Amino acid sequence: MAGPLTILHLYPEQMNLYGDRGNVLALVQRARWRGMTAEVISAGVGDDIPWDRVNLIFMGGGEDTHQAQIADDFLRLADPLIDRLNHGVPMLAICGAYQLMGKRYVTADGRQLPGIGYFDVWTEPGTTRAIGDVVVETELPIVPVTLVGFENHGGRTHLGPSAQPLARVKLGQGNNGQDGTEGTIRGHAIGTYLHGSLLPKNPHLTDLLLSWALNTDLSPLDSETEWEAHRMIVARAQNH
Ligand SMILES: NC(=O)CC[C@H](N)C(=O)O
Repeated sequence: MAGPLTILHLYPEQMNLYGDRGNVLALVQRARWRGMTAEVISAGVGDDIPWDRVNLIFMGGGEDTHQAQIADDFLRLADPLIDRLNHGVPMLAICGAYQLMGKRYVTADGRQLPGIGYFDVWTEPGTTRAIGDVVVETELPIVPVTLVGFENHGGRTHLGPSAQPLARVKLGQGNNGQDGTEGTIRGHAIGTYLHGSLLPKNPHLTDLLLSWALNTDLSPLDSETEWEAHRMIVARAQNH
């Protein structure tokens, strides 16, 4: 049997907005429902990380002040983290984490935080916050191609020449409200503005991350409740 699943949850204390921790719960639960062992390693500022045990990495969003608290420590992790990503370990980085996976993030008050530069993206402040339900269509190998979530960010993210968008915006703002892109993907690392929590109502994305982490096809699960939530967000967004 595949597994165990060992998720590294980075900075859960500072980086956990709008239910982001629910992504970790969804990953663990869908692995356990399939009879696998699942473990979560939480790592904060200054902690040692057993990188060779980790097969999936998660980091959630955060307010500017919290991003500033962890940005230097995140740089400390850059080399081993990028090494794992280059070996195909999947990562989901939401909002504030997505911004710090890029080259730089300029906060609302003009402070420049360095990113680890794994994604060829950079983020600068907008004049308003982008807030609301989001519906996008991704080119990831999942059916349906729809992803749903909730965004709340001041930053506007721009894709550099080597960055591939995660998805095209159908409803909402996405990366910058202008070029129609949402998030980015490099290898098995996904950066996205979608909170929500994202994974509980996008079970196809959850299973894609699990299959990458465990390097195996997964047995199907009854996900009717999850799809009901997914469809509800699509309907609500269309009515706005
Ligand atoms: N939701 C978030 O993670 C916010 C990220 C960042 N502080 C911004 O406002 O753009």
